[in-house]
Amino acid sequence: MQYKRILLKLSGESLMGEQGHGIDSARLNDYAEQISELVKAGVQVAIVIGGGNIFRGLSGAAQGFDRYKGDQMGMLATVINSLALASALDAMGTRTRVMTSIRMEPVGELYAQPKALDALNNGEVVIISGGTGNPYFTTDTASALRGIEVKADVMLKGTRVDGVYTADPEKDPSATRFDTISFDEVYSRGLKVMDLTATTMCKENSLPIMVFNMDVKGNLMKVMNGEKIGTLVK
Ligand SMILES: Nc1ncnc2c1ncn2[C@@H]1O[C@H](COP(=O)(O)OP(=O)(O)OP(=O)(O)O)[C@@H](O)[C@H]1O
Ligand SMILES: O=c1ccn([C@@H]2O[C@H](COP(=O)(O)O)[C@@H](O)[C@H]2O)c(=O)[nH]1
Repeated sequence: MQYKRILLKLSGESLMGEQGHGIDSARLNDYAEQISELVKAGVQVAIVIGGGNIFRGLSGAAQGFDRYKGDQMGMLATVINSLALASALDAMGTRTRVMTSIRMEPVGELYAQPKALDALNNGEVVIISGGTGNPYFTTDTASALRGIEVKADVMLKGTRVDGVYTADPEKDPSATRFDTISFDEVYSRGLKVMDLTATTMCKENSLPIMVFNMDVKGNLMKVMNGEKIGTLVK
């Protein structure tokens, strides 16, 4: 395994699978199986999940919602996804701890870095929900922040495309994929790997990002084994 401790960012949108909304149990179980495999191999896993399958503040604002409240709704959506993932992992016998960036015991315990580190060292999967706890951010930024705080070796962005391309591959079929790319080139080419706040936090704190397709079974283990899938940003 090329990394001992990882921050895994999972896409909320991917959790809807083929359904078009909500949580697809087949996709959820597939993610839980891939994560459990890593835990069995001794990898320490912290996770941040998006909420795009349920609600995004920006889309809400476009429909007339107040942005602040809409963002809070989005953060709550990530808590729902986190509980679903914890439930799937628990059912497989993989121990989890759900932490929340906004106080809401008994749904989860309030996130604090020392508690997360203890749990990781005890072999528990730490799912950090509720984004950063602040509106006007995204779960990519929450992942960067928590990845830095828990001293992860890498941030693995598991998404629905298989890496960083010269242009959005969902819009431009002629786009080509990078195996590796520097943070500076991401900026100079204006690539939308993650939002700029998240990218800048990773650059300034030397946290490399691996972007890969999490929706293909077995890919998480392949990334950990150093197989050449995805794009490493460093
Ligand atoms: N240069 C690029 N290379 C790769 N993907 C790109 C690029 N530009 C835009 N994208 C888009 O970025 C998307 C993935 O990132 P994004 O953070 O938006 O979604 P996500 O991973 O599904 O997260 P969430 O649902 O949690 O917000 C891809 O689906 C892809 O269409
Ligand atoms: O720190 C944060 C993280 C997220 N939000 C809100 O939640 C939704 C869902 O997160 P995604 O990253 O888009 O999956 C996001 O659109 C924001 O509305 C937040 O406010 N603060």
